[in-house]
Amino acid sequence: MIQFEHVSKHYDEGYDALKDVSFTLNTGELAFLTGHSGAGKSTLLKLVMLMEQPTAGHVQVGDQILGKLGRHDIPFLRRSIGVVFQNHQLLFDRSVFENVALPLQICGYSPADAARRVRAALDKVGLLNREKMNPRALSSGEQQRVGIARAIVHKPKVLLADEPTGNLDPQLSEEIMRLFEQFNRVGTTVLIASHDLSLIRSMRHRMLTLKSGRLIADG
Ligand SMILES: Nc1ncnc2c1ncn2[C@@H]1O[C@H](COP(=O)(O)OP(=O)(O)OP(=O)(O)O)[C@@H](O)[C@H]1O
Repeated sequence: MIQFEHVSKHYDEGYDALKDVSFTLNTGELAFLTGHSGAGKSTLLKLVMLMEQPTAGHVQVGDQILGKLGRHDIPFLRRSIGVVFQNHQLLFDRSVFENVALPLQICGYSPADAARRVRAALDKVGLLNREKMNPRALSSGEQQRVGIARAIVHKPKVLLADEPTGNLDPQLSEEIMRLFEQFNRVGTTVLIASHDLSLIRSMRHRMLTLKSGRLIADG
């Protein structure tokens, strides 16, 4: 569950990136977050990951009110969240397998347990036969799927994506969005920032629309 209660975010440089935003995304729900460039989509996702702090209001993820978390609680929060970025941020000096294994190494999984989970994640995104390859040798759609495998390998309760289809053609974009739907079907709460309106309208999910930092539509 993700809950925003009267959340505002003012950057020191003078921008009000979010203004009095309130909504609840229930456990197991999938929603798209849309709006023009600069509307505040990335800022909203950063508040959920605690990469930024709100200037006013409260953000809650599961039963955690983020403003009340101590420094030591933050790694635990981050482990319950998976994040997919537009430019997937893969490491090109490591194999596909090693890229997906990274979050598990950070969490201290044993190599055998990590290997089992990495293969399960690669299987879910249809890339099991690519594990030894360097991600540079993959197509951009495949690279994005490696990024998704890395985001879900630790079975997060919440999956966030920031313009995950930004560089992809319409067919690959739809395939990526269908993958998110699959994770949602097994109970993951999913929030996807995208300005690909024609694609997200066709998918008929809840749509949160930001305009200049305000939530102007929810439905
Ligand atoms: N670290 C920052 N410091 C100062 N201003 C920022 C910072 N990050 C974002 N902003 C400003 O906050 C506003 C919202 O930006 P944000 O990146 O959240 O929008 P967005 O909807 O994700 O845009 P895009 O679709 O272009 O990525 C913009 O005016 C932006 O310039």
